[in-house]
Amino acid sequence: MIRAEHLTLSFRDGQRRLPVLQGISIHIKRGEWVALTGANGCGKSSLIRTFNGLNIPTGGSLSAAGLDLRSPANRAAVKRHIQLVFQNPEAQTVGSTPFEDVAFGLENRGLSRSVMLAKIEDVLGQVGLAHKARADVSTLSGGERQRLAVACCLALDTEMIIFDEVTSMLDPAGRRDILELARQLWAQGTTVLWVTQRMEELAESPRVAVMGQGKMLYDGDPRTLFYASGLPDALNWPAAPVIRIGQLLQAKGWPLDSLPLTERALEAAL
Ligand SMILES: Nc1ncnc2c1ncn2[C@@H]1O[C@H](COP(=O)(O)OP(=O)(O)OP(=O)(O)O)[C@@H](O)[C@H]1O
Repeated sequence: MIRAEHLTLSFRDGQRRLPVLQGISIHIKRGEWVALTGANGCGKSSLIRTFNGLNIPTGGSLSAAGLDLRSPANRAAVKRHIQLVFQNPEAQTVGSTPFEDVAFGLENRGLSRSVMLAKIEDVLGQVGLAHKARADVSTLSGGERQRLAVACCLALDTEMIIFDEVTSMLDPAGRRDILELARQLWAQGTTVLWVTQRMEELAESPRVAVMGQGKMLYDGDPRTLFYASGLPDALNWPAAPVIRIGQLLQAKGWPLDSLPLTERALEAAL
């Protein structure tokens, strides 16, 4: 779905060029769930915007959804296949109601009115917003707006959704809702890139990519990352409670492959 090789990106900063991505290589297969993390300003947003055709790479190669993104036409075309959902999706909302918002994306598809109505009803139902189809979008909560953004992706049959720190401003129930929705879509075949700073979300992801200062520092499974790589300490990450307990078990000699990453795994282990 994504194949980046030695990808570089720089922005103009007065007379100088600011290097933001410095030789990123990553392959994401169709149907994968990958979590992406890294300190503020390390280049995560720049990378995902490049995947979505919004930034023009300055070097290396990048193909997304089978399209070579060095071509301007492909950078426009890729948005149909890969969509972003933001922390604050206000900027993404164009309609005054959820119904209108989803309809807007479908307008140029040449669908008959009845097919379009059925599609809108279906995708709003999938994200739990059927009852708010005609509500004023300004009355939706942050979590509901994110789910509306996901409904718009579903209406367009998006193959990959990149969630950009969507849980960072939500309460625990809202976090659980959007995470569950993303997991459901993943189970149905959508490729997911989940950008987050939350340790528990990294620990529960099958694959974790860690960026630092425009480079990829780690790309692999979370158990090795948290218990064997030494990177979390080097980056001064606060350990999630489950990982802290796992580290105590590790010190007592528990083998790496039995150390817990989730609360459920910890309960089972104890
Ligand atoms: N359009 C732009 N023009 C100039 N500099 C930019 C632009 N976009 C990003 N930058 C710079 O690129 C660097 C990486 O920013 P980016 O937003 O990609 O990081 P990030 O890891 O997503 O950060 P955060 O977690 O705070 O969102 C920063 O120094 C930022 O100021």
